[in-house]
Amino acid sequence: MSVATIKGVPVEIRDLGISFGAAEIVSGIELDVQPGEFVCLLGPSGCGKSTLLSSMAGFVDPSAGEIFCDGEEVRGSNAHAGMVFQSSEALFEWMTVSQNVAYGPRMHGAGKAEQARIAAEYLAMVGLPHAGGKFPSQLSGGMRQRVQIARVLANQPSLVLMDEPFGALDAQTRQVLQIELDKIWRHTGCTVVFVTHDIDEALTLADRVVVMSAGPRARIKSIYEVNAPRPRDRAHPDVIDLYEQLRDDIRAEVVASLRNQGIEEDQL
Ligand SMILES: Nc1ncnc2c1ncn2[C@@H]1O[C@H](COP(=O)(O)OP(=O)(O)OP(=O)(O)O)[C@@H](O)[C@H]1O
Repeated sequence: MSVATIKGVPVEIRDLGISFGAAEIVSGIELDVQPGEFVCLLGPSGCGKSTLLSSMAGFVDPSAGEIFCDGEEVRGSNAHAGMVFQSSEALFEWMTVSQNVAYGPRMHGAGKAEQARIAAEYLAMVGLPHAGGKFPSQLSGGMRQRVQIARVLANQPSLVLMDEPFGALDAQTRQVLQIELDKIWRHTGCTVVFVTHDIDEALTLADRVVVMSAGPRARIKSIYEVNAPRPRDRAHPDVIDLYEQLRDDIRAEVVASLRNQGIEEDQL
């Protein structure tokens, strides 16, 4: 892999609250993400994981508290951040794969030769060295997600925000992409915050797993350090132990979330 390394930035979240109208989605969020760290966010559906991630990108304004990225308060779009979404609909269907990947550098003034070099470099990094001339519609779901990741990384973000990027993929493709993402992250050095519903995925990727409580007014409930060596072996005793703790922790929040919606546990 001949990709340039990126210096990951720290993120500090202080007493963050986010409301949409009268609905208080998250409240009192305190989180420090270290430079180059890989943090996974887990929690019941609808608790506000995507909202919290979007606030780090500057797409959603806090109603209380602050977010600092590399020491600067995030106000409006966060120039350090790149965002990868679950759906690869974000790709430009009318552009080739290479043009998609080189889009950011082109917008920043890269010439044709530089665009071609960048596209080739990042497509090789995500395992698609021969797909540059194709259009997104000619690719499988897994390949489209690889292109989305390459397009974001081609901008050399020092903070990569990933919102269930593998959530729509089949189990095998998902596992392959997790292993590749782990390698890419270790190689580039960027800070990653990754939203997922999948405990196995979090334990494959994260340095720390952050569990959010049920909403409304969701908070950070618990934080787990994953110290097992990389690449992670799911049969490692620490991973098995953490899996069980996380499963019980999240289950309690899912039940609380359903109760908050008027559904009792014996109805589940
Ligand atoms: N732009 C918006 N305007 C109003 N409400 C919103 C907006 N975005 C999100 N919400 C609400 O905020 C709450 C949290 O949504 P969010 O998507 O952040 O949760 P999540 O934990 O990521 O959910 P999931 O795990 O199901 O993807 C939900 O009740 C959602 O309806």
